[in-house]
Amino acid sequence: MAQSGSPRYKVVVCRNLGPDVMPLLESRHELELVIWPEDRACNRKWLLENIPGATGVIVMLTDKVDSELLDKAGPSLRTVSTMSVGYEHIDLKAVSKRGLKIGYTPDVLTDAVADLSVMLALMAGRNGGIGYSLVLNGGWPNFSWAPFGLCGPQLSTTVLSPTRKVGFIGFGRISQATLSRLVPFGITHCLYASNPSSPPNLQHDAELQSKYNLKAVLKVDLDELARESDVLIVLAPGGPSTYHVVNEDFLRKMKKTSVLVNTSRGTLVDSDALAKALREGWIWGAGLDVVEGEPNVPKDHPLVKEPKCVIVPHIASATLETRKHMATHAAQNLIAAILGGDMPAQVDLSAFSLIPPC
Ligand SMILES: O=CC(=O)O
Repeated sequence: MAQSGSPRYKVVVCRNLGPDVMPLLESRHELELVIWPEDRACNRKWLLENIPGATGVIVMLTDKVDSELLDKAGPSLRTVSTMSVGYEHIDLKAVSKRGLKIGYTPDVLTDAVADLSVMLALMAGRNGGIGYSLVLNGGWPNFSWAPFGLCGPQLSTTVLSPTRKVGFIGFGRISQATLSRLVPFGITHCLYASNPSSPPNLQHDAELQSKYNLKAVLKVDLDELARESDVLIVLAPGGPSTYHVVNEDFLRKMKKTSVLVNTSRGTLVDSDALAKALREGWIWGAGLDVVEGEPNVPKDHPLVKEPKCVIVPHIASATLETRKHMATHAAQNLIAAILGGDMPAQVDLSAFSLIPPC
C-alpha cells in the first residue's frame, strides 16, 4: 500500500508484460495500475475509457497514440512508454506539444531482428516457403530429388559467383548487425541508401570495410542499390519519408536473382508491386516480417498467394530473451519518467525527427 498522503499515479498498461516484468511495476506502490485484461491487442475503446487522469501509459506498436488519446488523458499525462524500437504509432508532434516524455526500446532487439533478417534472406533465396509447404501438404512422395529441383541463388560466395553484394535501405544498428552476420557467408560488398539529407560517413564506412575485409562499404542512390544488390534488406523506419520506397520502379531495376527482405515496416514496400515482381520474375524471392496493413493479411492477400514470398507475422524481435528485455525497458522507462531517475531510452524530441536511430 502507498504511504498515506503520498501521491498515487495512475498508469495504464496496454498489455500484461508477464510474470518476470509486471512485478517491477506492481512493487512500485506509488503506481496505480490499470491493465488491459485480455491476451490480445488492447481495445481502443477500453483505452479511451481508461486513460483519463493517467500519468503514464505503456503501449505496444499496435496502440495508436494520437491527439484524441492524449486529450482524453488530460493534463496529468507525463509519459508514453512504448515496448518497441519504432514509434510510428505515436504522433510525435502531438506529444511534443504537450511536453511528454517518450520511452522506447532500441538496442535490446538489434540482434534478434538481425538474426531473423538473415533467416528470411536464406528462406526466400532457397525456396524455403515452397519446400516447406510441399512437405506440409504431403507432396514430398511425388517430389523426387532432381538435379536442379528447387534450386535457388546461393547466399554465400562460390567459385562460380565470387561476388555477393548486400544492400540495405537504412544503415543503422540493425543493418550493421545484419551485415556482421552476412560476412561469414563471404559477402564482398555492402551498399546502402539512407537519409539523403545526411552526408555519408566515409570514415565509419572505411572502418567497416576494413573490419570485415570487404571490397566496399558505400552509400549509393536507390537506383544503384536496386541494380547492384544480390540481397536487399529493408531496415529503415516507417513514416511518410520512406513510404513505398520499394515500388514498381525500384523492383523493375533489381536483378532477377535478387532477394528482398523487409524487417522494418510494411509501409516501405508497395505490396501490389512486389506481388507483381514475384509473379513476373523481376526478382527471385522475398522474405517479409512486415506487410502494409498488418495484421490484416488474409490467405487471399496478393503476397500470401505468391509462392516465392515467405511471410512471418511481425516476429523479428520475438525471442524470449529480447522480449523480456524490451518489456523491462518499457517498465523502467515509465517508472523513471514518473518517479525520477534515468530512462533507459528516451526519444529525442528536440530535433523532432521522425527517423529513430534504429
Ligand atoms: O517492430 C518492432 C519494433 O518496433 O519494436
